[in-house]
Amino acid sequence: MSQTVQTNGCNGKGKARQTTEKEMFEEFYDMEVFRLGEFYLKSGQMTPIYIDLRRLISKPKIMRAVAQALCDKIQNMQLKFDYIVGVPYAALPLATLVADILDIPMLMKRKEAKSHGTKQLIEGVYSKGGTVLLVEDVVTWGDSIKETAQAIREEGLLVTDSIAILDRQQGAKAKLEAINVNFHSFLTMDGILNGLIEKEQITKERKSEIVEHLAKPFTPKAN
Ligand SMILES: O=P(O)(O)OC[C@H]1O[C@H](OP(=O)(O)OP(=O)(O)O)[C@H](O)[C@@H]1O
Repeated sequence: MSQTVQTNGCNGKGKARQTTEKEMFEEFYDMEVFRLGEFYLKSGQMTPIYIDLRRLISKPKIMRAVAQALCDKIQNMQLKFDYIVGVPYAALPLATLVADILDIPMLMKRKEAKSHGTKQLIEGVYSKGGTVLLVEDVVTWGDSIKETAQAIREEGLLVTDSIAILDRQQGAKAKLEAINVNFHSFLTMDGILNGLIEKEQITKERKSEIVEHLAKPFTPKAN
């Protein structure tokens, strides 16, 4: 049932030049997406760098270019899937654009089922046995993707791949592979920190300190 996405440049309008990691970094840098300081993640972990990708919703053209870049990567990897699901909630606008560009149906997974209406946790029209591609904005521990994949699998759907704009490189890839979900990302924390060195926002020594901090053992708080 699953189809390989086969479009010409993903947008059906001819093969356009694909956005590079450096170009995306530059756009995000100009948008002040990279915040240095003391921030706390969903897990409760303190981080000296916060990647504020929520700012993308204020820049529709850039959001669209980011979605296109993910589509190009999806096409280059020849991923096979029947539905797209954004990991709630921040990734929903991005997933919607990806679904639109690829012309693939979208499903929506709620964080909590409603007690009224259809009471469904997964919204949209689907056939059991179909394959879902998960779309995420930023991934830290991978718990949000894992939770979403599990809920989708409980509905009789399959999840083989997930894709995010950014991997904070804190162990999500291995964690997701352990539950048979391949994980792909466009940007990595390493690439961002190198970009911030080039911009003279941090030194090489500060990069090492940040990497060391993020690699420290940490037990995420229970959801
Ligand atoms: O890999 P993880 O450790 O799970 O962390 C990443 C998740 O954290 C953020 O969402 P958040 O939980 O803040 O919720 P929101 O999307 O509803 O804002 C982000 O948008 C990811 O979904």
